Parts: sequence; C-alpha cells; structure tokens
Amino acid sequence: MTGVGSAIERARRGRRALDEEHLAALAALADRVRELTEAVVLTDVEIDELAAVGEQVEALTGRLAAVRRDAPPVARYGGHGPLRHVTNPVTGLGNPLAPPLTIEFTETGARAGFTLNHVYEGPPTFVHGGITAMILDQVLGMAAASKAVPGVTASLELRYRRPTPIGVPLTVEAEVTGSSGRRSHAAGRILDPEGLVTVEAKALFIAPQR
Ligand SMILES: CCCCCCCC(=O)SCCNC(=O)CCNC(=O)[C@H](O)C(C)(C)COP(=O)(O)OP(=O)(O)OC[C@H]1O[C@@H](n2cnc3c(N)ncnc32)[C@H](O)[C@@H]1OP(=O)(O)O
Repeated sequence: MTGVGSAIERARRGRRALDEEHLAALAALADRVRELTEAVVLTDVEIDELAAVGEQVEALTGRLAAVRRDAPPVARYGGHGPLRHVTNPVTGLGNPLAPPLTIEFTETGARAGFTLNHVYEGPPTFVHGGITAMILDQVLGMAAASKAVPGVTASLELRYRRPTPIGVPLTVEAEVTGSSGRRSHAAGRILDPEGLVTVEAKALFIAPQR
C-alpha cells in the first residue's frame, strides 16, 4: 500500500475515537478558545494587561499540552454515524479555528448557514478570500462525497463577485454537477443575507488511487 488513498486510510484507522462526553467537553473548550481568539483580535486593554493575559494563556497551554496525542482524535457525532474528523478546520467542533459549520445534506448536494466574525477579516469589514475558499472547498467536497465519489480536491476555481460581509448570516450551498470513474465535479456559492452571490466555486475531486 503506497498511494495517497492508503496513507489517508491508515492515518484514519490509527486515530483514537472520543466518546460523546469527551467530545462535548472538547467542543466546549474549543468554543471558549474561539471567544478568546475574538477577544484577542478586538481587545483594547493596556500593554501590561496584554502581557499578563499572555502569561496566563501560556500556562493554560502548558496544562493542555501536558498529555498530548500524536494526532487529533475522531468521533461519532451524537454517538452514532461515521467516524468524523472532529478537528476539521471548517466543520470540526473540536477545532477553535473552525467557525464551525454544521453542514446538512440536500437532495442535490450540501448546504450550511454561518456567520464569520472579525477573526476571519481580510479587507476591513469583509471576510478574507482564503477563508471563503476553504469553506467552499469543504462544502463542495462533502457534496461530492455524499452524492458521488469521495475524493481529494484536484482543482478549485473561484470567482469573487462581491465582498463577503462579516458579522451577518451567510449561506453556503453546493451541488454535484457530474461524476465519472474516480472524478466528481461540484459547483457552489456563498450568499449574503439578501441572497446575493459573493463567491462562486467549481471543483474537481478525485478519489486517490490505493
Ligand atoms: C468529505 C470530505 C470533504 C473534503 C473537502 C476538502 C478536501 C481537501 O481539502 S483535500 C486536500 C487538498 N487536495 C490535495 O491535497 C490533493 C493533492 N493531489 C493528489 O493527491 C493527486 O494529485 C490526486 C489524488 C488529486 C490525483 O492523483 P492521481 O490519482 O495520481 O491522479 P492521476 O492518475 O494523475 O489522474 C487521474 C485523472 O484525473 C485527472 N486529473 C488529475 N488532476 C487533475 C486536475 N487538477 N484537473 C483536471 N484533471 C485532473 C487526470 O488527467 C486523470 O484523468 P484520466 O483518468 O482521464 O487520465
């Protein structure tokens, strides 16, 4: 077994699965860290206070790092269903970087509602283009995996039609547009609260060879 597919499969099999109670505790911690990250981005406290809080955060990091895994865990959401990558940077309840998005599957693909705060700001008051790309990659990939062939992103084409605002409810939707052999094609978009498209995407996903 030498291919990319085998490497991914081996890595997933080696991950420890969390039970529901453990996942809930990790998700609650990740929520607190999201709040901390937003507070860092927006804080206006004095320099001495920044340094003092930095020392406390360093101590907290030391407590968490005291017992460390080699790699992030997996879990079954709600205690059932497939093993999920709970630290995925878009959907992972256990990853403070993830907004996190809760994606629901539709007849033709996938969809999610979400709001991004100043942590994800690129141009002032708008979302960073790399963040919207990451979200579209994930949602198109999940649409492809649910309706066609699960794969890794081989190409992702984006068209930024208008700035994506921060602090307001956004929608991302995706649908599978075709599949053949190891390849799945998907298209999708991010919509602002008025239903206007801010970013459009097309992607090709290829199931890695064993
Ligand atoms: C539920 C999960 C949701 C996940 C969403 C998030 C997904 C991700 O972020 S994945 C991470 C980012 N992507 C990657 O790291 C992928 C890195 N690339 C790779 O691993 C490989 O290039 C991979 C697997 C895509 C293709 O490799 P390999 O299987 O060797 O492909 P190869 O045999 O050369 O090509 C297969 C076919 O696809 C075609 N193809 C390959 N790449 C492309 C491309 N970029 N554009 C168009 N066609 C392509 C080839 O021409 C070939 O066509 P044909 O069968 O007609 O000859």
